[in-house]
Order: sequence, then C-alpha cells, then structure tokens
Amino acid sequence: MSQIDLLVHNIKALVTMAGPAGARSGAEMKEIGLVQDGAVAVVDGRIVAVGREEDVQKQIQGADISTEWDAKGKLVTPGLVEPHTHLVHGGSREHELSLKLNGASYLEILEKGGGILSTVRATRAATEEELFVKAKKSLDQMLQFGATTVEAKSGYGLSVKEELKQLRVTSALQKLHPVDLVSTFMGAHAVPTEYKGRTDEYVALVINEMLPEVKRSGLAEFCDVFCEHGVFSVEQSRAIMQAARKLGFRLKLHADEIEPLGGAELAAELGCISAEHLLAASDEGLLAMKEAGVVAVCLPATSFNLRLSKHARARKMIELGVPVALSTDYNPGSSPTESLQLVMTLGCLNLGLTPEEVLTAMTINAAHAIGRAEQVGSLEVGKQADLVIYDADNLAYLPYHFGINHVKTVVKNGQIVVQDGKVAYE
Ligand SMILES: O=C(O)CC1=NCN=C1
Ligand SMILES: [Zn+2]
Repeated sequence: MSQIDLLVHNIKALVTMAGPAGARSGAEMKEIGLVQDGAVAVVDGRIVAVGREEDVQKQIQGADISTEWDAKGKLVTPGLVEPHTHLVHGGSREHELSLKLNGASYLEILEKGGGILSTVRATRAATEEELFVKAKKSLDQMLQFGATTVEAKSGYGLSVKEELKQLRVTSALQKLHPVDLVSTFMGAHAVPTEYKGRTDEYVALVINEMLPEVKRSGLAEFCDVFCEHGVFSVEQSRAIMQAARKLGFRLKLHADEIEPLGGAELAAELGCISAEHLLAASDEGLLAMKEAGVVAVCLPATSFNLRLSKHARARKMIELGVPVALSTDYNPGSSPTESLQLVMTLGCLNLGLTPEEVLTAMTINAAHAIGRAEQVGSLEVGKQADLVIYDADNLAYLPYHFGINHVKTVVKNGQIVVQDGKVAYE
C-alpha cells in the first residue's frame, strides 16, 4: 500500500465486531472482537487494515498517510446502525403526553383519530421541502449520536401520492446526507380517516395501487406492516406482505407490539428479514423466528415512552437463539428520540442486555436486519470505514453514564463528518 487516506490510531479499546458470519445470537452476542491499542487504516472510504496498532503499522509501512487521526487513547466502535425509524414526518405529538399521563393508551389515542393519524394530517399538510428540512435535522442528530446507517419508513401519507412524497424525501436525503439511508414502504401503517371502517378496501388500495406504484418508483427496498389489534389483522397483514414479496420487496413486520396477535409467527411464515417490537410475542413465535432466521428488532425507548410495565423479552430471545437488534423507533408519537445512546442504557437496564450484547445489537445484527451486513456493522478489511470515537475509554461507560452524548468523532466512508460532537460535513 503506497497511499493511506486516513489512519485512526492510538485507540485504547477498538471494538471491531469481527466474528462469525450471519446475525448473531446466544453467546455469540457477547463476542465483540475487542482489540487493545488498535488502529484502522482507510483507502477510498474502505478499511484496508485493522487491529493492533503495531500490526497495522507494519502492514502500511512506507505508505504515504494523508490524514493521521489520534484517538487519544479512547474507545472506537463501528458506526452504529439504526434498523427501525419513522424518520420522515410532519408535526409533533407533545399534546399526547398529558393524555398518556391521564391514562390514555396508545391504541385508545389512535382509535380516537389521534396518534399516527395526527401525524398523517401534519405530513399531508407539509411540503416536500418542509419534510426534508425537518428530517435532515433529525438525521444530523442521529449522526451526532453515532448512527452512520439509518432505515427510514414511510407510513404517514396513506395515499399513493402522499406515500411517494415521503419516499422522495428519503431519496433526496440519501443523495445529500453522509448517512446511508435504507428505505421502507409502510403504507400499511394505519387505516386513514377516509377509509375508517373500510379496512379491507384500504388493504386493496395498498395491494393494487400503492405497492405497484412504489415498486415502479424504485424508492423503497422493504415493505413493513403494522400488524396490531385495531390496525391490520394477521390475515390483512399476510395479504399485503405476500403481494409485496411477489413484487420483490423484502419484508419487515411490526409484530406483537401491544396485543399477542401472532405477528412473530407470521414474520417467520413469510420469511421477513426482521420483526419489530415483539413485546407480546409468544415463545412459539420467537422459536419460529429463530428457525426462519428472522432478526428481532427490540425498541426499548418505545416501551419506556409508552410507560409499559413490560418490555421485549430480549434475554429470552437470546436464550432461544433469536438474533437481537436494537433501534430508537424514532417517531413523533411512541418514541420521539434520535438517541441510540439512550437506547444503549435502556437495552441494559430494561431489557437486561450486557453492554457487549447491546453493541452487537446496534452494529452487526442491526446491519443484518436491513440487509447491509456485507457493507457495515463491523470494522473489517473491505467494509466501509464507518466508525465512532467516544469520549470514553471502555464500552461499559456508554450505557452506564446516560443522558449525555459520548460521541466525539464520527467517520463515514473514511471522511470525518462529526468533530467534537457536532456535525462537520460539507
Ligand atoms: O405512533 C407512531 O407514529 C409510530 C408507530 N407505529 C407503530 N407503533 C408506533
Ligand atoms: Zn415503528
């Protein structure tokens, strides 16, 4: 190697996340590929050498190094991966806080035309430019919290025109923002007011018009459905996802978030890449997911924010051999936070995961949940040089000391995009 673009060195604790192929579960979730006194060398945005600094220095000996970045004896991890967000949306729902404090449940608020439908009204009323500006601000926040790859769902348009508007905003962000975005169509997020009481007719609209239009637009890779009591039944969810699969979409499912409908079983039956929430999932459903290789995406900020007495049974999932990923579920109602670092703390304190399992769930397993494990989720030769340097020298300190942002520097495709905790990209 004659030319190195970036060398990140003097890393006291380098978490490479190098390990077995495939999404990880069981004891494998504790294997984080930790290297003491490490370094990472980058050419053209890709990792060319990674490991103990003395070994990396030998591998690049004699090369001309454009930028040497001193990690000052701190912790470095792979760029964090957000596999589940509702990034693009209009308005906000702080008024729901008092409703919740007065005992209203999530589904009761939705049933009365609030919740998702309140955000649908705000999103339909917003211009593409307004949605772009608002989503970019959140994406900058996510980047500052260490997220370098983010999944973004539609689902606040609920008509062909408005769903395509949301998806175009995600596409515009993908072109202009350093964070890599992965787009999911979620027209089956709720039944719009104009179809109230006519859910089957709305399901037909999703199947016969929205899915083909979205496929033609090329603006989404995945299709997700909110399979929930009072939203879309197992049968309706199955019909939508079978139609989506036929068109070539890969599948995700909001499953067993509040009521145990058997969403986990349906996700396994249809070969979803991931199933989301799963607070009410049965052991049988989780076992079926394990057999089908479905990644469980747990969302502890949501159960925290909804003041639920129970959380996703992540420990049980790991015991059964289901790969676990974590995400913020960023959305204006059930989880209005962009902080994956808060999710680290909740993953430990409310889900009972160790710091190592939490990091696996936010890197390589999250990458598997969005089909990007070949490109990101670990610091290995050939992968994208997406990494985070923290103002901490060990992993446990991140979830332990909560409520602040520990990120100092973020590197995306070999470029410094966050410096001293603030976005620093052109
Ligand atoms: O409430 C929202 O806007 C997002 C959500 N969809 C399903 N659960 C939460
Ligand atoms: Zn969600």
